[in-house]
Amino acid sequence: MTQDELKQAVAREAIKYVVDGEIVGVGTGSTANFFIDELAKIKDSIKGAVASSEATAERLRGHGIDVFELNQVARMSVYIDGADEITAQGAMIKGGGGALTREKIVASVAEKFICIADASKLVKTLGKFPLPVEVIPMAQSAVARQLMKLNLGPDCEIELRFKDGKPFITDNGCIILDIIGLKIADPVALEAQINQITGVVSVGLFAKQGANVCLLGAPDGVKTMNF
Ligand SMILES: O=C(CO)[C@H](O)[C@H](O)COP(=O)(O)O
Repeated sequence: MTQDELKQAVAREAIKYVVDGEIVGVGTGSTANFFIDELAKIKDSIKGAVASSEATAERLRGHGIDVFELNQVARMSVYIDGADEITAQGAMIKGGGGALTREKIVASVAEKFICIADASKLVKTLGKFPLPVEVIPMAQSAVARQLMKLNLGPDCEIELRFKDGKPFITDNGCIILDIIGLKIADPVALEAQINQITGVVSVGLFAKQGANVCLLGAPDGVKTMNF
């Protein structure tokens, strides 16, 4: 099976978690896109969706699914999204697509975070994938200096994210600093430390509030991990 077929398999499985008549929170990325395509098949049984990025909102609307502003929504049963890395305890690195802040906000309103991922995303220790930090542009250097002071390890480097030769700008008008070369021993503690730096909007560590369920796609089938 290809990686895309594994992503499609978990996306199909995730439909079981969607509650009839409700609004579903939808993540960002290639796995989330497969989920949106599956959601389109049952669009008449849901009220609509809240999107975690402009790209997701556009794909949902393209399928004729109603997109609600989060401010219009008081509760959501589920938020369904991919991850860049996930541990056997449900802690994740997210934000490879740069949507970490909106993902965290929408996930915080949902009762359950259902992570959908192919088996390559399951890791013992988070940090091989660069950890994204969304930052207010004027604070780029100040935040980078504060991150370096955290002594994150001898191999740690901080890089401004670029796209098409220009600094990547998020849907919130901010920049991303990627922390490379981490081995994250205590994800909850690191998430709290980075959140406290002035100028940081959010960090792509989802540890204090990690996944509740992970649907992990492997060639021998989809495994369900409950946390
Ligand atoms: O956090 C994300 C986007 O900001 C994605 O969920 C994460 O990057 C995984 O993406 P993909 O499903 O394409 O592997």
